[in-house]
Amino acid sequence: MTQTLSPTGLAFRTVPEDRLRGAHDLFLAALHEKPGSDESWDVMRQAYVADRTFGAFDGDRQVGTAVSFPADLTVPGGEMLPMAGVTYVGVRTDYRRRGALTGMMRAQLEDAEERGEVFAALHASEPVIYGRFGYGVATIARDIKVNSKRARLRDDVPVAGTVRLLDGDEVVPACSAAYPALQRTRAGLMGRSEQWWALSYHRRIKTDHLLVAAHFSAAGDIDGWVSYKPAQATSGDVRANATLYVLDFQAADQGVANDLWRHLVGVDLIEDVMAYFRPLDDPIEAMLVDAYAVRSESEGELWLRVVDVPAALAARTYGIAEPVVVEVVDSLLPGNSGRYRVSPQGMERTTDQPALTMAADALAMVYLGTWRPSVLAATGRIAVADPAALPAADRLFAVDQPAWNGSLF
Ligand SMILES: CC(=O)SCCNC(=O)CCNC(=O)[C@H](O)C(C)(C)COP(=O)(O)OP(=O)(O)OC[C@H]1O[C@@H](n2cnc3c(N)ncnc32)[C@H](O)[C@@H]1OP(=O)(O)O
Repeated sequence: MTQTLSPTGLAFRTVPEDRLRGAHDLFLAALHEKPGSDESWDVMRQAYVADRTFGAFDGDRQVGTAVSFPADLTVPGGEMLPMAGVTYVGVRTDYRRRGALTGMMRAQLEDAEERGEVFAALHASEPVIYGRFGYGVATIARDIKVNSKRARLRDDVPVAGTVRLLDGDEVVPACSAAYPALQRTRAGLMGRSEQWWALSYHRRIKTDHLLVAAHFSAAGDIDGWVSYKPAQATSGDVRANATLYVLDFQAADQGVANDLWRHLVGVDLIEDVMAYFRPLDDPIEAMLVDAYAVRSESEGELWLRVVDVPAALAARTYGIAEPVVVEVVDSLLPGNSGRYRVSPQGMERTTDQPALTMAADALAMVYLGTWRPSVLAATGRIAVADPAALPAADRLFAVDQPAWNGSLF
């Protein structure tokens, strides 16, 4: 248990096992939800890994909570590095804007550093919260709405395999066994623990009528799936306006994705298919006879915090370009501050003058290739001592496919 005190007298320490349910209810209250039932806590407690929940305390009263769990993140080039998945963050309404979150974030990041985790990552409820702690938007996703009545796949979209609905008790064993091979396919994807599957699938299959359609290759292996939930229009009339909400869409390659989209837009008595958080390069418009059946908007998906800058920069691959010296300034985790020469051969620390200087949040934005350094420089997030280095930095950090996280947590 670590304990630090804030100027406002709040203390920050890990929450003991017997107070985790209270911590979870505090989080629910922060989202304006009522306390969980005994039954829901039996499921939710699996999200709480021992010694990974930090609380803000006023004396003995817990007033804030922040959870993390161990996972790993695929970086450009395919290596997977340890990551703290941050979730269930909330502060009591009567204790807000007194540094409760700030203290918990500091304690949590120091904890991740001590555990040897290279990243922390989260999905943010509001974009204004986490930048100050060195998190940056590291993947951008598209929310795609397809009008099923207008949508028909072009005849020349190839067929790669077959799609079959899985029985409820087949889903977790089959999909969790198939997922690790998929995680290698794109930067930004993360490992899914047993707890992740329990919370995201077991619970929803039982209580939410979640359906899972799996894709089988010619060899009979599962190489992708979609999970979805039909929601009837409020009238209850099956002919009116039902929407298919797609909660998870994984595919080993575009051939598999073609078949899964064909399945989704082919479900009858559906007005719209609403697929949240698809990769930016999902080519659905190119697959349809009527591309205007699609409406989409993009939004920030994964917020990344580089906890161990040398390890992160050393692990990813880089494009072909002249070396660039980058200075990172990290006031929260000062061990990261320093100068790094980045080249196609990798990264080395240096004392040379930097061409570019960036804070931790800007590094997170360029690290997975989502934002070009020249764009962040032009918009004031990166300081430039040598403008000639910008095209080289763009090529070094570029990736072939847009990074994508694809897992809700
Ligand atoms: C990963 C996830 O779980 S996402 C879910 C996050 N949780 C929620 O959205 C639940 C509802 N909100 C909350 O519980 C709280 O408002 C929190 C957790 C977002 C913020 O907690 P607080 O203890 O109030 O934050 P804290 O006092 O440490 O604020 C630090 C700074 O961030 C700013 N800040 C914090 N939250 C917000 C916000 N929602 N909007 C604008 N500014 C904010 C504060 O003004 C403060 O700025 P300053 O340093 O310039 O004074």
